Amino acid sequence: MHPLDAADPLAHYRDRFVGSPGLVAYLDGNSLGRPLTASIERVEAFLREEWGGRLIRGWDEGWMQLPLALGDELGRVALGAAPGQVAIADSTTVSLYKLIRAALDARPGRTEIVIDRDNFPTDRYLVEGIARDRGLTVRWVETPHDGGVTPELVAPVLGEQTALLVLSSVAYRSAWFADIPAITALAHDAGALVLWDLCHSAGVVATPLDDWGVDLAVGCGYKYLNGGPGAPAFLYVRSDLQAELRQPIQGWLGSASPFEMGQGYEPAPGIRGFLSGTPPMVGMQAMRDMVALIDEAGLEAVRAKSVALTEHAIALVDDVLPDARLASPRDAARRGGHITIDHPRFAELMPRLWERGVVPDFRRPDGIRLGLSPLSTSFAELEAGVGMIAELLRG
Ligand SMILES: Cc1ncc(COP(=O)(O)O)c(C=O)c1O
Ligand SMILES: Nc1c(O)cccc1C(=O)C[C@H](N)C(=O)O
Repeated sequence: MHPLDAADPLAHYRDRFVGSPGLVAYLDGNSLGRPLTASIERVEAFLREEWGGRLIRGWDEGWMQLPLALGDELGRVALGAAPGQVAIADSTTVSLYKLIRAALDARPGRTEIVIDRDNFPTDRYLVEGIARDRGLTVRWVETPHDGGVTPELVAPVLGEQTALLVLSSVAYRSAWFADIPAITALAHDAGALVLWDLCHSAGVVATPLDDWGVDLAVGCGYKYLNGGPGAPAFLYVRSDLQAELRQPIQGWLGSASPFEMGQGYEPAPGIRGFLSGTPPMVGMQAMRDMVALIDEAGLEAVRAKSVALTEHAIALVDDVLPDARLASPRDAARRGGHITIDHPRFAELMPRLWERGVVPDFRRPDGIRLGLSPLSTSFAELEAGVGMIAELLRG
């Protein structure tokens, strides 16, 4: 056993994940987390006993509560959110759309939305589309290739016209971990709201949302929360904003009394008013197991291992890939759970890495992204993966 794995108090959790035949190194847990074996059993039991056994009665027997119950659990375990502020329902994209629109309506008369140039495409495209529809201006924060949003970069683009900032906690490419409390405070000083995209931090980096005064947040369910491909996302709306904000997809399941089937939409009070249509029950099952596993291991321990993994990854790159350029922060405090390294030959390497069972991600123009999900990734696996990249580059 690799000495770092032998010394790792979380190493044994790796056995709880489903094995993949022929896999040498899975280095993409921040794009799609691996399934837990417990989830196979849970999904099967759900199909047999709850769906098959209870049929439509299931909605009255707990399903209707699951988006908020699991949201509360996720909030407690990973987001520092008190109950009643997190719901699990739509995709990240749809959740972002709902909260961007709701936030803009809460700042009438203001004409600008702020977003950074390297934010994930869905965030940028949504902001551009909504700005176009409403005649608003997009103000861009220009971020460095190996960094991300800082208070210094954000401050000059804020002003009395700023309605909303849409930013990522951890940048999907560089892994830059933003100073969320400082940037949120800056936005509030300008009278604006902030929406944080937590896709690349949820389940791996603590973001105590209540303590940091965050207004709004969304995040993926299928990355470090291991909900499976297409699992629903979560959204967070701070409790004191819930009555003021109106989300635009006025579906019946976000209404105050769906089964009255009445005329006219009246939102349900609280976070339930941010739901729209029927919540995806099967899609939420696997995430329940991962939230429970993070709770068991403790988010602090998960983050400690994540830092150890990314530190080791950087040391390995420095050692065996001297021609590659690190496009992520060297300061662990400003880094999320992955690193990106750039090299002009990385694009051509990708198919050969996959053939050999080494599965990182490729991010344009020439970056290999190593996503290191702490409970399912070993140090030995990381070394094997980086070693294979070095070997193929030499060949
Ligand atoms: C930062 C970030 N935001 C949003 C998304 C998009 O989410 P979805 O495709 O689930 O709507 C992703 C990944 O796909 C992401 O990495
Ligand atoms: N959601 C994805 C998909 O449907 C296919 C392939 C990749 C993804 C991803 O999640 C990409 C990921 N958000 C990223 O940061 O690159």
